Amino acid sequence: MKMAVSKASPRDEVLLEGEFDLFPKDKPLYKVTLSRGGITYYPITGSNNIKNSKYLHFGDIIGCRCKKAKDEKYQSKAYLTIFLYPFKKKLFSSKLIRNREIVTFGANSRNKFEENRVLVETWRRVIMHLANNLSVELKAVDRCPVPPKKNFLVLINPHSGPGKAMQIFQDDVVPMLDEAEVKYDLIKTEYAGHASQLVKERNIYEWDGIVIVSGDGLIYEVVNGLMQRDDWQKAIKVPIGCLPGGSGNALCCSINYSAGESFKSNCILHSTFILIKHKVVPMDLVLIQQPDLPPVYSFLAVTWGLIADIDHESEKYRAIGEARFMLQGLKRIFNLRVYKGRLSFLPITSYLPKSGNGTDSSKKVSSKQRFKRLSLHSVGDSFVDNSMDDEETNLERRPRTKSVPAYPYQENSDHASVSQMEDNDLDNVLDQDRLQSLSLNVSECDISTGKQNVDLENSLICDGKVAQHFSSDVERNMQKSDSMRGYAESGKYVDSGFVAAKTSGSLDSLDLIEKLTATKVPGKPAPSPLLVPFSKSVPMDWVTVEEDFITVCATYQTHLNSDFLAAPDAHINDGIIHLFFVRSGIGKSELLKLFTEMDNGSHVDSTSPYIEVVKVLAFRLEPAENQGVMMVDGEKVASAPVQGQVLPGLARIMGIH
Ligand SMILES: Nc1ncnc2c1ncn2[C@@H]1O[C@H](COP(=O)(O)OP(=O)(O)OP(=O)(O)O)[C@@H](O)[C@H]1O
Repeated sequence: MKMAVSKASPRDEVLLEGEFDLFPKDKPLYKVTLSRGGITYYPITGSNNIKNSKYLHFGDIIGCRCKKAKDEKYQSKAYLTIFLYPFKKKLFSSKLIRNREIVTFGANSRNKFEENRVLVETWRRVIMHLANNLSVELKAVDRCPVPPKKNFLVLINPHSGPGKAMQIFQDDVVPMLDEAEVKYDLIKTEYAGHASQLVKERNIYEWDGIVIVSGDGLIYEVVNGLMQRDDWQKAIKVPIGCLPGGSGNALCCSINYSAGESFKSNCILHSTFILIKHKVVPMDLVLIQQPDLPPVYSFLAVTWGLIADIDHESEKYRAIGEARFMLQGLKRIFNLRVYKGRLSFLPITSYLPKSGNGTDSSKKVSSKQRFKRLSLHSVGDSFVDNSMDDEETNLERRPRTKSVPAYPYQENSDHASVSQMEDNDLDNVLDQDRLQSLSLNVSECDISTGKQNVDLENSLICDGKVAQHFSSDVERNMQKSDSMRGYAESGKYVDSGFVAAKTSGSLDSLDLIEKLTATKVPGKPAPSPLLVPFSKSVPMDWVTVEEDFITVCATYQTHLNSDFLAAPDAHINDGIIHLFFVRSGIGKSELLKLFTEMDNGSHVDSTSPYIEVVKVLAFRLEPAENQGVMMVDGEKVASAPVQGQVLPGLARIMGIH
């Protein structure tokens, strides 16, 4: 072994060099170079062999071991076995999926096994450090310590999905965890609510994270169990990892999607890979309230109408896995129900309902009449031409780019890095200076309408064009949004976390963040400064839509299952609730088209006047006559009014950004 001194770019800096053979052959010898980015090797014989060099990327490596030869002939030889999962093109497809590879180098340059073992052990330690994103100093490369081993609490719901979670874990996950030397304590849940009780009562801090092998139901239990602890502010920062054992596995799909890992092909392998290589990523939660019920914390979605029905009614087909959604979806589309209700929301930018293109004018007007923007002021009214619709709609769409975390992550994702973030992280969610000017006095809103949704004075219809009262606040927001849009397009602003708050004109950011962090009273739930009691009308700068709906879906993750890319431009910690609703009147063929578009997320670009997509910070949904099933994260809740507000970046998940 020779220590290298040459320096190139930081990733190319060579830390170790050596000559090894490549198992199972003992010839030729290979020149092997370990740089910060990966390992390069090529056969030493002949000329121009450097052209035939191969490269093992540390981003693909999950573990490595030192081994001794079984064969007497090679008793002095020490082996270095590297486990890696590089992307390969899937057979008969252009898709890239990870495949297991093992590369074993043999070291026999020293006379004694112990000497060769010490040599490959140095390599192993450096490889494990770099594969785990830990830093290695060139000067101290020989003294590189063994990196700490991760230790997880694994919770398995043996009944989730087709009932194979335990088998999946043992057959597919355990071998990879062994390769990566990840330790775990396994608990099989025995009843619904068991996981919730466990995380509420146990000392969860003895583990580096909680890994859930199930569908979204067990994740919901864990999140809510953590939030019920007296020390919820600390507990909710314990990283949660998830492996797909259920039928929907929405969070797994969303995490894999944001990490650029496959979820349609071999989701288990890719999710396990993320678990092993994870960085701790903040995740938005949404505080959900229903009248006379304790609050719950949602990580996925609130659904009502068609989507909720499909989820709920397909439970009986759980054994067929994800196909249950397609089957029930088709059944329900051909037996369409309409749901009366009132949907209110606090949009992140000024909101205009879609124009009535494609519908007859009477429909267009009556539909628009149901939209009201309740303004704080009646002065400065501006008439808004329909031609603005496209522009406004564009404000709501972000080009998809790689997500930039809202938090200054530590490179290392271990527990220590999480606790270091605690003091500052919520401060970092918002650029407080930028938000100082934003204002909403919630108490001002309470004086609002007296009656909800009948204040037609605030909304004028003129020749089929909507004239809305834009308060000076709202106008300011539009200007802000305009400048933000330029910023977004430049790529600097997009995904920088809590986008919503940055563009919102209606959030008292300081209040929100202070209230979220300042609740130190044991057992007290997280505050909800954007919400008012159900007995009161929603604040005045909320938008209310009173309609016959086909479905309403408020989601904060990209996927609701692997075939349902509900919010393509959502990010795990964007601080946004992505609201999607379909009005009644939509034809069955258009609805079918919508469902096929949901596979790739193109439904959000729909020009149909029946389909609306809007980004919000908070919402209230009041079903009329108690109709329709209401689902929170795939769990049925009371068919009653529901309201929610985003709690930006409150939880932690194991992801890769
Ligand atoms: N041992 C158990 N016996 C019965 N129910 C359980 C048990 N463990 C957990 N549960 C409950 O089972 C419900 C469904 O679990 P889960 O979400 O994991 O599976 P799923 O519904 O098949 O998956 P998905 O949500 O992806 O469709 C959850 O509400 C959970 O509380």
